[in-house]
Amino acid sequence: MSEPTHLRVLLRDWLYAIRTPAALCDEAPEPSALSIWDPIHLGVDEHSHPVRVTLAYRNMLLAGEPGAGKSVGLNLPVGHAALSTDCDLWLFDGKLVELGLWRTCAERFIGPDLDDAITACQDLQAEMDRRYDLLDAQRRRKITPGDAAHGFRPVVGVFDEVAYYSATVGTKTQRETFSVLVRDLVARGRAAGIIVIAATQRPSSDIIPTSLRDLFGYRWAFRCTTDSSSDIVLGAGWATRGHTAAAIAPEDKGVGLLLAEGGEPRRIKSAYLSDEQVYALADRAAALRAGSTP
Ligand SMILES: Nc1ncnc2c1ncn2[C@@H]1O[C@H](COP(=O)(O)OP(=O)(O)OP(=O)(O)O)[C@@H](O)[C@H]1O
Repeated sequence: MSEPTHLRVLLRDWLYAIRTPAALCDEAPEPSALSIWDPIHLGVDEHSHPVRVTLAYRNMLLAGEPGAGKSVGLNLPVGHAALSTDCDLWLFDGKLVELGLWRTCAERFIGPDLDDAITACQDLQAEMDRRYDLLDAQRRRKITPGDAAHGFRPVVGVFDEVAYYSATVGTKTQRETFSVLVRDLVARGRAAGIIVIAATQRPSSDIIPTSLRDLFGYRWAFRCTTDSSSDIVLGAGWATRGHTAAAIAPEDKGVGLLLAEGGEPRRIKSAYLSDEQVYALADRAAALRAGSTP
């Protein structure tokens, strides 16, 4: 899709959500889905420039102290994925209410049961291996947009809050099994079209070990309490170079540092969607996925 066309579609879809139903009836916008291969709007940088990232072949980590704005930030890639009828959405939410708003758009919705989460991760892992076998047989390295027609749809797996499954509930063995599965999905999933988005309010080394953190191409640190917890999200050494999420004021909700592969952390303010807007988007996405628009 060309840039102007893409922008028009993106704007129309997001604007659709923030208009009243009456205005929508008046304007009757042409319904259209997004694509997971298109850039995702996250917010604006310090110069008010839009910040967009492409999730295909990437994973995203969001972390920060409670109330810093992770859930609002998480709704942006989840919303884009939900509106993208060329991908599947697998949602893991121990609290049920964070990602629950998108439940009607999800192929799989996993609640607080750790065994369910493990089973879903195993299913995703099996799907990943199946895709690699097929890619190998076709002498190819990765799935591409054209593969959707052959059943290779990207799968976006979203975990909120990942520490709930990896460090809070269940037995030690179950938690370790879950952690190993998630690590494998993050490490090997990208070329097979498995995209992992994980959020946590516990930016500590036991929840985000360096070897796992380094597998996330996008790391989004919302306000953290210390330089070291900010470094756990972004990578060692960024705080001493002046990039620390501990410097974000507590009242700056939705402000975070975004590290995209190869760059420096950028201070950005996430776009904001109210619950009402999220529900409107989720309804629209569910209808698009069902083949009809509201
Ligand atoms: N981009 C934003 N613009 C304006 N307000 C925001 C923004 N992001 C977050 N907020 C405000 O901050 C509050 C907390 O945000 P959010 O629920 O996303 O935090 P959180 O980090 O997910 O918290 P928790 O870890 O406790 O779930 C929101 O209810 C909202 O009022």
